[in-house]
Amino acid sequence: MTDAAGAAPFDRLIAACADDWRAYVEHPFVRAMGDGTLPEEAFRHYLKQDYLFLVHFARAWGLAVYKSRDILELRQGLEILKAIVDVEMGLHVSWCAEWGISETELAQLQESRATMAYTRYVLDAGASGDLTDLHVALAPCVIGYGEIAAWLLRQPFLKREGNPYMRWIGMYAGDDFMSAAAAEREWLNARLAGVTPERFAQLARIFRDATRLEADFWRMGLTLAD
Ligand SMILES: Cc1ncc(C[n+]2csc(CCO)c2C)c(N)n1
Repeated sequence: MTDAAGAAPFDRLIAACADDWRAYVEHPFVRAMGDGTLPEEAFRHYLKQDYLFLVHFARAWGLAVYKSRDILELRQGLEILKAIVDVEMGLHVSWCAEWGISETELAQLQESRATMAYTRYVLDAGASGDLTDLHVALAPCVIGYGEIAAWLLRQPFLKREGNPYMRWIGMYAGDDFMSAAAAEREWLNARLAGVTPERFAQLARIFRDATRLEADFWRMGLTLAD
């Protein structure tokens, strides 16, 4: 789906904050996973905070259920919420275990300020807006990670052999995440088609804010910030 200018509405959201989007997708944390130089301590810090992120991310899909206006929206939100709670959280816990992080440790984590800022921003965008505001706030997460994995796979500096982060990259480049990202893109393109310039500007602000907060999340991992 394209607009008069020939670009799909979601691509216009990215174009409206191209520098911030690039800073997120091509972040030094991402590059260091790609060439295998990311310190394991940084990745562990990221994994721990990402567990807390996922808890709030699940709440955001619960909010999407609440904000639904018809049974289709309700079902969409519920399915994603169930997938996160029943599948992804479990995967994340076993991923953490492989990196030496126990469930007890996860249960006692202190939330970093970057995690708090990002997750509460998304929840507030959804609480004070409608379902479209919420989806736009979630888009850098849902769509961004697939873009990041795909970008890494194209880079000449990517270290494929003996890179401890290769599985992480492969997971997000895999069919499950890629098709979830594609479905989200489609949903957003349909929702954004034909919105007024004022409404588009509002949504572009939310998208930019969330993108910047994703980049801060990477930085938090790199600097071990609490
Ligand atoms: C900070 C942070 N941002 C994005 C993701 C990626 N992510 C989390 S859940 C999900 C799928 C949604 O259905 C995706 C792509 C992450 N793990 N951590």
